[in-house]
Amino acid sequence: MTALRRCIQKTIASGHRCVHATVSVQPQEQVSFDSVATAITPAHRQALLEKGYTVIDGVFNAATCQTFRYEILSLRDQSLLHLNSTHLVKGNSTRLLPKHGIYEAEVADKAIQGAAPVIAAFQRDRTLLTMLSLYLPSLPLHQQLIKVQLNKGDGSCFPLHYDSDESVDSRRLTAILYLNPDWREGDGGELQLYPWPHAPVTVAPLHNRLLIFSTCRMLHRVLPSRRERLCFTTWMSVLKPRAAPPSLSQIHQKSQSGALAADALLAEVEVRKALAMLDFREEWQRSLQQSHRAEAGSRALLDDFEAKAGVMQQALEALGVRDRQEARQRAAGLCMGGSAWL
Ligand SMILES: O=C(O)CCC(=O)C(=O)O
Ligand SMILES: [Fe+2]
Repeated sequence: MTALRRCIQKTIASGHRCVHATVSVQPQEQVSFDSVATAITPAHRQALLEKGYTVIDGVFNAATCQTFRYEILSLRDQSLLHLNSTHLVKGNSTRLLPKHGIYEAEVADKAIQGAAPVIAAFQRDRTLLTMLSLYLPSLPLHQQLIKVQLNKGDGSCFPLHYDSDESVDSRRLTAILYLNPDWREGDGGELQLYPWPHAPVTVAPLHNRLLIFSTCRMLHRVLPSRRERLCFTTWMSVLKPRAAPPSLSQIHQKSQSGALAADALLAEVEVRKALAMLDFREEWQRSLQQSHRAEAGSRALLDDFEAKAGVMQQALEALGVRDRQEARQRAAGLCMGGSAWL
């Protein structure tokens, strides 16, 4: 058994921070991922289960953060970053609509691995994956892929979105490391989380801050940034995904064959997502306009969003969910035991 695993098991058993895996202080800091093992604690596990997200500050040493930043900037200098696009799927065709000022690269790509070797090494490193799997046994994480990102800071942002959907792929946790030593209040570029039924939460993109959240169930956006902003996202996947939660039409069928109690309805992931979409409808529309210029097809995105919101509204009405404020309050009082998020 490796020292790390022994240490992790001790940590889990005692419910305390793991002190054994801390790296000894060296005269000169070197690039290292060891500190990840001690950064995640039972409190972070609890936050992920109860709120769907957690924030961990000071994850890496200064030399490692500096190297991560240097690699992203050198990818930009070598023109290896490309514009991020929203995928607008209509029937069998997909239209790519670029977000202005958001550049990225997938570390799955061999050319990117060669140009960003330390970020590529972190993609191969299994410490974060192992720690999270041990803390969340119902989520045996198996694989991770990294996307690096540079936001130019000319108002560039992301609209409200979920990173994925349980019926689409096996990604379940999103971990974003921010690398912005000069970020100040007023620079914008905060990540806004919408942990419906609870109020939105704003997370500043502070240097060496790791934000982890539920890939399929946490609604989020990036607020317009007025300063160049760097980060990279690690998406962690399970090997054998559980069945995706029932769709709104499946829930409707179930409710036809016997009335579903209000609490059972509000425990359904798709009902919660539909309510969140309608509660943040105007904010969502505005965010689509801010992130995509008119010439890049923002109208098509708005039309698509409005059509979906209309369908959601009808579906909720068919299920008898009409008073959204009451639904939100009721949902906030439900004890979901972690199943709301993971
Ligand atoms: O830049 C960020 O903070 C998050 C970006 C994001 O939401 C995404 O890449 O899906
Ligand atoms: Fe995202």
